Amino acid sequence: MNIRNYNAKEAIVFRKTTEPFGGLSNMASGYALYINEVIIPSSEHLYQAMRYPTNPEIQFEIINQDNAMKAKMISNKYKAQFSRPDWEKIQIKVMRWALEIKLAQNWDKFSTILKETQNKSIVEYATDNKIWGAKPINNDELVGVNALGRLLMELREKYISENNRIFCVNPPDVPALLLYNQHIDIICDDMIIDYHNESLLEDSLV
Ligand SMILES: Nc1nc(O)c(N)c(N[C@@H]2O[C@H](COP(=O)(O)O)[C@@H](O)[C@H]2O)n1
Repeated sequence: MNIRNYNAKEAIVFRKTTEPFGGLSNMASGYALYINEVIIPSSEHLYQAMRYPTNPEIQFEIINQDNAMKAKMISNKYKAQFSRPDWEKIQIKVMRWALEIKLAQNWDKFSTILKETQNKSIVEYATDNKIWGAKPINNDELVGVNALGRLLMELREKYISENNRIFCVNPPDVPALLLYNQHIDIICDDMIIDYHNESLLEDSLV
């Protein structure tokens, strides 16, 4: 992905999870995920766990951290030795997928925040991050790959602008997508589907 420039005054720039658009961050709490009967506290926990498909004990340690920043720190501790070797090639696909699951399983809250970004550029403020965010070069401008912001804009375009509620998420096209030694397949939120079916049934009874 190439480097881009963003006008800081016109973009939605998020940094801390406590800010109004903090829910856009993978570090935000309150956006739990559910995959293969495992509750995963945040998209960051999921993303980091996917680095270690053949090390379920590392995945367990990551997933059981009580906040996302700790999950990232645990992952940092292991990555030099145990990260899957193709991680840099697949990490964007894994992040796109993790964000889709975050949206599918937290539709009301996450779609509302995405809607509130209107059609503005979304930028993760980062001073140290190589690809996920963009850093300020003066008061008006941020520069960086901003991969997270761009994936969020992609998500907004695909599901929010098109008013296209997401119920099921296909796995990314990456080999060995494993959680605790189990393959991860398409993920559908049964409760959401049941609810949707009930509404359809009620509609047909009216
Ligand atoms: N170092 C750091 N501090 C923060 O406050 C952040 N929000 C981030 N960004 C997030 O880090 C995740 C990617 O981690 P890797 O560097 O690929 O291990 C991703 O969720 C970024 O949005 N980083």
